[in-house]
Amino acid sequence: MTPAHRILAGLALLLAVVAPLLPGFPPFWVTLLSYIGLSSLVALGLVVLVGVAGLTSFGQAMFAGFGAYATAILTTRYGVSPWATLPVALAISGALAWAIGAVTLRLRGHYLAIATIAWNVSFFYLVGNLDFFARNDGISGIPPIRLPGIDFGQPLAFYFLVLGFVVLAILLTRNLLDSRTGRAVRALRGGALAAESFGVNTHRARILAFVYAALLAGLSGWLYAHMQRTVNPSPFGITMSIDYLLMAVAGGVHNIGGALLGAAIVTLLRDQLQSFLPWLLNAQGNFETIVFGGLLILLLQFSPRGIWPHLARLAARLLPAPAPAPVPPPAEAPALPPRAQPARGSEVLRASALTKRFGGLVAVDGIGFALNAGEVVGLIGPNGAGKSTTFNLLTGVLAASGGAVTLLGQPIGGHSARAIAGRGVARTFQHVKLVHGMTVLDNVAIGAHLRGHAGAAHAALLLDRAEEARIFALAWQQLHRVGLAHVAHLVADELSLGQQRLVEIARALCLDPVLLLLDEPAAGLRHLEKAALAKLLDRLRAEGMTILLVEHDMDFVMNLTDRLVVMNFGAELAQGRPREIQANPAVIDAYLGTAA
Ligand SMILES: Nc1ncnc2c1ncn2[C@@H]1O[C@H](COP(=O)(O)OP(=O)(O)OP(=O)(O)O)[C@@H](O)[C@H]1O
Repeated sequence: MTPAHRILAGLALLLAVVAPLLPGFPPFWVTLLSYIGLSSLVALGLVVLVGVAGLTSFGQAMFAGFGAYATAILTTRYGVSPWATLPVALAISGALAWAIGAVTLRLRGHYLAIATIAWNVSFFYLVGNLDFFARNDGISGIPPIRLPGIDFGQPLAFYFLVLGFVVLAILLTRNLLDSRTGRAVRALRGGALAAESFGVNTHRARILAFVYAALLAGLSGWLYAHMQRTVNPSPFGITMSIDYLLMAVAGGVHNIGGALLGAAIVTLLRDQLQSFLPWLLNAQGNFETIVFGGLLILLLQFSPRGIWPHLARLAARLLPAPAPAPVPPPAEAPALPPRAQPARGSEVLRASALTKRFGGLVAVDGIGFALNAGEVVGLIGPNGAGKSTTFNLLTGVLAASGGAVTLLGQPIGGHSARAIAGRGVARTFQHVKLVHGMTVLDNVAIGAHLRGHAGAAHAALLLDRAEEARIFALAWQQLHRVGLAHVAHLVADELSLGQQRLVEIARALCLDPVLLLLDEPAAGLRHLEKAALAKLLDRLRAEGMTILLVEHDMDFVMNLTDRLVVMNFGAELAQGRPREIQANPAVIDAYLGTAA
């Protein structure tokens, strides 16, 4: 959180607490503020789901409905106290979200969005047509929430109850996002391939974001039922789900502050437009919906990240610039336990008769080689020779059509990318895959995912701080190692391509790998950057690291590697020391004649 964000948040909280207590503050506005709070809870969930995890849901009103109907039925038919229904309402929202997520979240992009619409529409007609849910008449007579001496049936008391839950939800969301689990969810935006390659269970991360958003929506529904004292299907239909999404997008779905701002703007604007437009047009109708549609289109055109970033920028301009973040010493927390490294010269990896067919095309054709600890081996060959495919076979991204791979003597063929990462194989990517909008330090810390254990509940309650300190000490250490500690707090997108490639190496080193696979690490680098990279890889080799790299820059490869494996049309063309390869007529004919 930048100082500008912090000051904006502080001012907003002060206003939210003081304004309703001012003499003459209209009671209707207190109710309006409660509505803003209720919508904020749902929009906060959308920050995690849409803004952070990149999953679009048009089903949040349904999850609010789960919470609302759960408490409505339990309190009116079974006489359960409202406070006792809260955990039940949350459990029902969470469990149903988990079940729905398990079958729906394998879909991607617009298919996922359509599926959430289908769920919400089904729910709407289900509660509207079943006697159990009192059809469209709804369930009334829901009791107010009470505590000894406080009747939350009173609008002002209810508002402060909602405000308390919103503040709690903000803190929980912040803790969650600022944790190992939060980084795993954020890693989804860098692509599932990169996340899985560092041990993130991407399906579980998606479900977690989905369930968390549903829990906040369920909480909002529970509060709503006790505010209205009656529930019926209309506030839980698809129109309301679209409204929630509109709030989050309008405010800024990438920021917690944006969700709150969006909820406030849309709720207030709707209220004002509902009275102003019929007066202006001298006719009755839902004209505000048309205005909202137009505003959303304009917003998506001119400010797709919402209003919040503009507000934060304005606040930053009005405030003194913060001092640059200090660079702490690399190891201020106890180190994470290191992985046992193989003895120098011992075999780390062996690929035998490795084959990959894509339909009729044999992309990798029975290739075989071994890598020994402390060696830097280059995998070279013309474009389309099958180098990246070989990388993907070694790292479990693709399943081989034939052949075997062993790591430290154990077969890893058929293992998932996650499992292979767990055994100590770390990689970088031909096309850099860092998480946009995330700092360099956070990006690097994703590499340590498998070295931590804290889950979502630990993170939300801040019980993960000791482990987090160790993970960040490690991330700092690796950034120092690649010479990038001075840019640790910059957003990764701001770095040059050469620096981004080094960040990927630092992230890979966080895994404490036994084998490092680098896919075209020198591509797009300037001369000095290449020299720095060569120096770094040299140093890693001296420390005993085993490295396999794919690279087209022959000067770089020939000066750095101990051995080379040359591929052509998927098959092995030659293997040997750089000098032997440079003198090999077949290699000169097929590749070096053009590449050198
Ligand atoms: N997923 C895929 N489906 C079908 N064909 C593929 C797939 N991935 C790679 N190929 C094909 O396999 C062959 C080898 O591709 P690969 O990317 O492994 O080559 P490369 O040696 O890494 O090339 P470059 O140096 O250009 O990156 C190419 O003909 C490519 O078109």
